[in-house]
Amino acid sequence: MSYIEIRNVWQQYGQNVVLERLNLRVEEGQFCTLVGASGCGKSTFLRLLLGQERPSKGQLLLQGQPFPAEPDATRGVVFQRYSVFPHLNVLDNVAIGLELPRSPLLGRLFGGAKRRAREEAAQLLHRVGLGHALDLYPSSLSGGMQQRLAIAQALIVRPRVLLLDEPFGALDPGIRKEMHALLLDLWKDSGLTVFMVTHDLSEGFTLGTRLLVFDKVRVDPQYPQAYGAHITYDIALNEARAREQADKLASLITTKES
Ligand SMILES: Nc1ncnc2c1ncn2[C@@H]1O[C@H](COP(=O)(O)OP(=O)(O)OP(=O)(O)O)[C@@H](O)[C@H]1O
Repeated sequence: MSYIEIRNVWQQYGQNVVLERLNLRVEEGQFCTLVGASGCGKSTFLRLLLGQERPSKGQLLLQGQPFPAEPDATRGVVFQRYSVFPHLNVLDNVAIGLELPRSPLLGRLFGGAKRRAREEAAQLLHRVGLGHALDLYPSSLSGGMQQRLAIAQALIVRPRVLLLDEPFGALDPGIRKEMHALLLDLWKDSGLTVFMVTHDLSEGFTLGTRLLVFDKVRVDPQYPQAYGAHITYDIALNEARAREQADKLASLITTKES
């Protein structure tokens, strides 16, 4: 059984078929980069994985079970545009991810529980290079810093799957490189399974252990919305890195079981 299995998924809005015949098996710890023409349904696919939408047809399975139908802590998400809370400082932006689920009524923790949540958040913020900025507000952060914050927000709840929709699309090339290194380090440490949409093919090739190309194969010029895209190429990449990660995860599972 694969970690994630996509079985004959279709997504259609009214008469507009966006995705069709999508079939995919992904093992735990793989880093999938998604590329394809603008409008061919890559973000739609991420929304299906996130649970923001349900497919018109087909199934998405996580370890053999249907994906949770609502966004939850199994999946973290980072968008291109900064999704952080402007009225909270950096530390609170991340700590709130722990406070909300642990105190659904008040949305706040107190005493020792609050201190522990803030310590955990501060540790992660150090890890993503924002240890010096805990008290700052998002408006005073650069684009790269805001995306570091968005990544910390996504990771604080320890998701199993990380979804990234062009997370570095708005950043300068130098900062992008730094973010690539950070993302790869986080991925190696965490064993996360990653799906990342990018318009930058070289980014897709550099980061992924698997490149998935979305494309429309069937086209009716009279009725362009009749057919959807599916995965036309599935290319294994950076195989040494992929193998290392797979071995690491396998040994973690063996240690847990023994
Ligand atoms: N909720 C919706 N209702 C109706 N149509 C939608 C909805 N969401 C997406 N679409 C349509 O689905 C198609 C695919 O959009 P999507 O954003 O998934 O493509 P994409 O490959 O991510 O594009 P881009 O690379 O430009 O971000 C578009 O034609 C869009 O208009």
